[in-house]
Amino acid sequence: MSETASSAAEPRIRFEVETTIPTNHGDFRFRAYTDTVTGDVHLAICSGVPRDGMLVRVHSECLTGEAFGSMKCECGPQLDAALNIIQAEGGAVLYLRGHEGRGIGLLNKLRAYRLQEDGLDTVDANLALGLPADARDFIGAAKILDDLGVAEVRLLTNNPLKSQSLEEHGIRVTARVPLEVGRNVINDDYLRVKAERMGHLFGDQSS
Ligand SMILES: Nc1nc2c(ncn2[C@@H]2O[C@H](COP(=O)(O)OP(=O)(O)OP(=O)(O)O)[C@@H](O)[C@H]2O)c(=O)[nH]1
Ligand SMILES: [Zn+2]
Repeated sequence: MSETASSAAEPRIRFEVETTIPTNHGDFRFRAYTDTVTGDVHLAICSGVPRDGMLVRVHSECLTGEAFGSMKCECGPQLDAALNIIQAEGGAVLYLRGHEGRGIGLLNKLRAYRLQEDGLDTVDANLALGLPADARDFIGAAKILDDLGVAEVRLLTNNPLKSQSLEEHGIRVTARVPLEVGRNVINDDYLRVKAERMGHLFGDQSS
């Protein structure tokens, strides 16, 4: 695990600083990394000593869901639940900036929300903007795990493609642990579309 900021031949992520932050979910070590390609600052929010087999949540930034309690998605409740579980069990939340709106950014996500007001679903709204339904990559997350000395994880997600993407970048995902929280009357349809069009697994499909 890097212990000092380094400027050696630039790898994809650069460790910057580590500090403890007490939160409503308990104390965590926050480790900050700069993505040297995008400039985004990602966080590894760690409880306990990182180790192979630990529980990991790879979480995409969602300002509307996490800071403002938007009911259009379930990101806020998922982040809260992940922090609680990882505080209890040990592990890490990798909080990926630059993943806002599945990688299209805040402004385009709000444009997509505007189109959703006219009846487009979460996939078609992105496509109507000329953008991919999902523009994220998970190489930064894999490189942060490398830095933590972790090659094998149990992943908290409902999205099997996230496990697949980590595996493609050299991280072994030994189990997918469902994270089904935050369903409400407003996002029920949105979650159905994620299951039908984006491969997310909920409820009975989950096992
Ligand atoms: N473009 C777009 N992005 C959205 C929308 N709703 C949520 N998001 C973004 O989606 C990202 C989270 O992705 P999700 O598809 O909800 O879930 P996931 O990360 O693939 O899978 P889980 O690990 O199960 O949470 C966050 O960055 C949100 O800002 C939407 O309607 N349109
Ligand atoms: Zn969200």
